[in-house]
Amino acid sequence: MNLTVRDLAVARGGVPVLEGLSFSLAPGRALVLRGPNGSGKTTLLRTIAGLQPAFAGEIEGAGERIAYAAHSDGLKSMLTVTENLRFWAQVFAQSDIDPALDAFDLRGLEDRMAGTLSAGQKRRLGLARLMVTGRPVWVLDEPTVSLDTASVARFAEAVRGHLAAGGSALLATHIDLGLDEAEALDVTPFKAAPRVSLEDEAFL
Ligand SMILES: Nc1ncnc2c1ncn2[C@@H]1O[C@H](COP(=O)(O)OP(=O)(O)OP(=O)(O)O)[C@@H](O)[C@H]1O
Repeated sequence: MNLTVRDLAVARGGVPVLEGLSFSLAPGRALVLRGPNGSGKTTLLRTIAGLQPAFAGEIEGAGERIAYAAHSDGLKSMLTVTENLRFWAQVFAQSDIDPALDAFDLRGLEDRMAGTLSAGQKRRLGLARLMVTGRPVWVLDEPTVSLDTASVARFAEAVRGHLAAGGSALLATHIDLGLDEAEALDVTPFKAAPRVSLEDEAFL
């Protein structure tokens, strides 16, 4: 099933930041949102993840099919790495956390409290959570922030594995992950043509 967006408008503080968006994301594919700071990528991803209502338009194939990751949300700082992953696996009725530990190089950190991890390690744990959700559509907001080069490569590999298994991914990132299966969507908001005053025209 595709994730399909039709004529979608998303808003922050009641003001639309992006309008007229339409796309369809098929299993096995990734879509990378490109746009400058403040263009509305986070707002779009939050809307598709169901964290805020759409301002207008339709979203199909989302809801329970989405696993959303942004920053270190959902980390339980007083639980260990293993306990965090087991907790989420239980929430999503999954059991095997080993592939997630391996994919995000969390071996050796299993018994550390999540709250004591470094920024990049926390990010790896947050991303590892995706793998224990069993959900087909990964929605990722700047997933590589705080990650070193090796971790970015591991993350790209995890996304590739997810796509190869029939999953899909929608992500906002400024980094080229080298995903052959990825397409890009430019979400630069429509900018009105600059207004030229009569005084300005005298200088044209
Ligand atoms: N709580 C808020 N109330 C009003 N406007 C907001 C609020 N939060 C964000 N905005 C504005 O909404 C617009 C879209 O923000 P958003 O975070 O979606 O952009 P982004 O493309 O993800 O940016 P970045 O690349 O910097 O992360 C920005 O102009 C931002 O300043």
